[in-house]
Amino acid sequence: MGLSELGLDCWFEEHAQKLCGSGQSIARVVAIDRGRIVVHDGARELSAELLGKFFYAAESAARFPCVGDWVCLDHHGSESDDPASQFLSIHSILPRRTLLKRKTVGYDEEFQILASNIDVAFIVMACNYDFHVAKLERFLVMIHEAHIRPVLLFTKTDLIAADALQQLIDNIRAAGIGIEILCISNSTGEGLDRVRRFIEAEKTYCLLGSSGVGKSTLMNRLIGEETFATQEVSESGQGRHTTVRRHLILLRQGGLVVDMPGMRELAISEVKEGIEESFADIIELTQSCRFSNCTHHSEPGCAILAALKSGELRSDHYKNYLKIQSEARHHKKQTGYVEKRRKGKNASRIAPSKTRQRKLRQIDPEQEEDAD
Ligand SMILES: Nc1nc2c(ncn2[C@@H]2O[C@H](COP(=O)(O)OP(=O)(O)OP(=O)(O)O)[C@@H](O)[C@H]2O)c(=O)[nH]1
Ligand SMILES: [Zn+2]
Repeated sequence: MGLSELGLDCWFEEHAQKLCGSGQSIARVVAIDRGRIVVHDGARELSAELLGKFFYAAESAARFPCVGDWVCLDHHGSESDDPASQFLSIHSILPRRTLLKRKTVGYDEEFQILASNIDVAFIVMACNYDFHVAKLERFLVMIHEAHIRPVLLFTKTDLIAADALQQLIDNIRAAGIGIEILCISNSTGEGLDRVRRFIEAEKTYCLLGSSGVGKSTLMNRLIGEETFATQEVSESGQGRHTTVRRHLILLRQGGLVVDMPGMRELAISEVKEGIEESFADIIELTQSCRFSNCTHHSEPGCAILAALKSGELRSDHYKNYLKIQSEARHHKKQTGYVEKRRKGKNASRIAPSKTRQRKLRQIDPEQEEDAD
């Protein structure tokens, strides 16, 4: 196996040539486990340390390595040593092509970095209970914002009738969402072949979705062995949070997949671009309003009001747009506040061990925060 199977392409290679010095090597971060960074060098998994400079310099979680990152490694120890017995430290992180993040709950850090350099995000939803157009739109905003290609993956098709499933798909299309949709049952295996064919070698995928929708079961199916713990759920098919993981797995068929723990809530952060892409139909309509500063409440010649009246624009789609927009505005205000506080606080550059502990939690939030 080589680095290209892990997803290394010319783009990363060019950056690596600029960033990595002699004696350094490149590897991909495949997991973060209690502050220990697990990297893959194309031959095997190794453990690498984060040295002090990251803790002194890093003001934002985005400056720490995350799963999916390409990094330059320093090797400490004699050159003849086997890399497995050398001490490895992370020298630098290569620029990220994509970065998936969400707002954190609790800490004053604004973002939790989920993963980087993802090509395709599977939004995993159980079709028998988990699906709402509004929820799908939230995922779409977050994924578009990260410049990642979204694909909807309906699981548990064995638990609903075919026409009910078709109705869900019709609702998605009626809401103007053209996303690619794959339907599977982890129980009967139906549709899994299509997912396997969809996954290309050297590309990186992630599984996003609420707890219990079948992400780890799907992962097991793809890997072909029972690596992740899955848990029996209630008869309604609704799951509970079960697993803690976030490990980038190289499939035997080629392609890399990272499974995210369930996410109960999706906070909307800086999502301007994502909103524009997910609600392109609404943005386009607003451009036809007679007044450029139209508030779409009562103005004459308002294209939004007209489209709502004629049914061309669905009111739940529009309401969801307004809700996400107001959350984004609210978050922007909060971010400004956190920034100001941080600037005041950072007068001291000494990172005592407690701060270091807290920063470690930020790069490995599963230690403390139930990611769901
Ligand atoms: N009937 C049916 N059950 C499924 C399907 N996929 C998963 N399940 C069951 O749903 C439960 C939850 O599945 P998991 O794979 O653990 O769910 P998850 O999305 O990984 O959940 P978290 O680990 O909490 O993020 C398990 O009991 C699975 O056996 C499916 O396609 N059909
Ligand atoms: Zn208007």
